[in-house]
Amino acid sequence: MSTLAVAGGRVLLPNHSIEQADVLVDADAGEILDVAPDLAPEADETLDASGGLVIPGLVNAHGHAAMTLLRGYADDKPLEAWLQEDIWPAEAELTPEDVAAGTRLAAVEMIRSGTTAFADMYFHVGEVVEAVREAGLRARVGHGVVTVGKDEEAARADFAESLSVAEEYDGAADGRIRTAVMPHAPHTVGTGYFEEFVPAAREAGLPFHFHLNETEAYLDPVAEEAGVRPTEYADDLGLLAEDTWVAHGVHLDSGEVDRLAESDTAVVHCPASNMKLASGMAPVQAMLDAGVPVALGTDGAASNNDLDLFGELRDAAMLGKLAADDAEAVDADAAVRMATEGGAEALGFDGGRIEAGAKADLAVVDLEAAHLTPQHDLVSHLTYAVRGSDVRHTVCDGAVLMRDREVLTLDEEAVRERAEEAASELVARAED
Ligand SMILES: N[C@@H](CCSC[C@H]1O[C@@H](n2cnc3c(=O)[nH]cnc32)[C@H](O)[C@@H]1O)C(=O)O
Ligand SMILES: [Zn+2]
Repeated sequence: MSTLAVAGGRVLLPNHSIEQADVLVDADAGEILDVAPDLAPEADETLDASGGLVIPGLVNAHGHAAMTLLRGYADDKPLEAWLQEDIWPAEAELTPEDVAAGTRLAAVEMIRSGTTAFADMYFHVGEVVEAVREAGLRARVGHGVVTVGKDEEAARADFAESLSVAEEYDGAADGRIRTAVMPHAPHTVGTGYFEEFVPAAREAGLPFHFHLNETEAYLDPVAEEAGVRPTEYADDLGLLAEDTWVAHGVHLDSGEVDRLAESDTAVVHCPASNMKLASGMAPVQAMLDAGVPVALGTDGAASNNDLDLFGELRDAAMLGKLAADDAEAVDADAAVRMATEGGAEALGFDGGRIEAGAKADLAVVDLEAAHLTPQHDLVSHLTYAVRGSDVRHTVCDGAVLMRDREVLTLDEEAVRERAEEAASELVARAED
C-alpha cells in the first residue's frame, strides 16, 4: 500500500466543524484512512496543506463539459433562442475530436478550481470517457437524447445509443466512471420513446438524468400532451427515483417539490446558468425544507461562462435569498453541503466528506490571501469569498491531480492550444 498525507492544515469535517489535522490516504485504494494530528511521518508522499483548508473535492452535478468550446460564442439570449439559433447549429458540426478537446479543457478548469467529480450529458461519450480517464477525475457520464425534429429511426437510434453507452462504460477508469441514461428533457423526447426505453434502462439498473422545468416554456408542451406538470409526467413514466438526478427545477409548484422529495430524486441547482439565461429562480430553500436532495452545477460553459463551482456556491446563496425574499435562506452551510455531500449523493459516489472510509477526493484551499482575511468563519469563506484560483492541490481517488497549482495529469498548455484550434474551426464550419 502506498500512502499520501495531506498535512499541516486545517480540515473541514462532515459536521462542518474545522480541526487542525492531517489526512492520511491509501493512494492505491483511493480511500481516506485517517484524519488526525501528526500523520505525515507515516506517509510515503506528503502534500503541504499549511495555511490551508482541506475540503472534500467539489461535485459539479450538471453540465456539458465540451461546451467549453462554445464559451462566449453566444451570450445575452434566452434559452430557446440561444439553443435553436446558436448552440444546436454549432453542435451539429461537433466531431469526436472536438468533444475530446473540449472535455480536456473542462477537466483542466475543474481540477484547477477544486472539482473532483462531475456529471456530463453530451455527445461522443467514448471521447468523454477517455478524457476523464486521463484527467484522473470521477464522473457520471451519458449520451443526451433529443427526439423532437428527428424521424423515427434517428430518434430511436439516439435513445438506443444512450442505453448502450451507459452499459458499455459503466465502471470504466477503475470505477471512477459511472453512467446514466440521459433524455434531454420531458418535452424534447416523445412519450412513445420514453415508454419504449425507460423499462429497458430500469431493467439494466441504469439511473436517469435530465433537465426538468428549467424555463416556463418547458412546461407547456407537457401540459398540452399529457395534461399534467412535467414532474408528474416524469413520475408516471418511471423516471423519478432515488438514483435519478435532474437539472434546474426552476419552475416547480409545491406538488412537484413534494413528489421530488417523496421519490428522493435529487435536483441540481444551476444558479449562474439560470440567471444568465433569465430562466428564473429555483425554490431552493423550499426544496431543502421539503427534504429534496439538492446539489450544485455549472451547466455548460456557454451559459455560465466558467466551470469554477465556487461561483455557484456564492450564486446559490445569493439567489436563494432573493428567491425566498429572506436573507436567512440558503445559508453558507447549506451551500457547502450542496457542493460536496449533496453532489456526491446525487451522483451516487461515496465521497463529499473528509472522514476515514470515504473516497479520497479532496482539495486544499489556500487561505493566505487578502480576500480571505480575517478568518472568522471558514464555511462562510468557502461560500462567499473563496475562488477556484485559491485551490492549491487537488486529489481524486487518492491520486494527486494538481500540486501547487500545477496540473499533473494533463499538459495544460497543449490542452488550451488544442481547444483554441478546435473551437475556431468548429465555429467556422457552423457559420459556413
Ligand atoms: N443527442 C442529442 C444531444 C443532446 S446533448 C445535451 C444538449 O443539452 C444542451 N444544453 C446545454 N445547456 C442546456 C440547458 O441549460 N438547458 C437545456 N439544454 C441545454 C446542449 O447544448 C446539448 O445539445 C442531439 O442529437 O441533439
Ligand atoms: Zn444543461
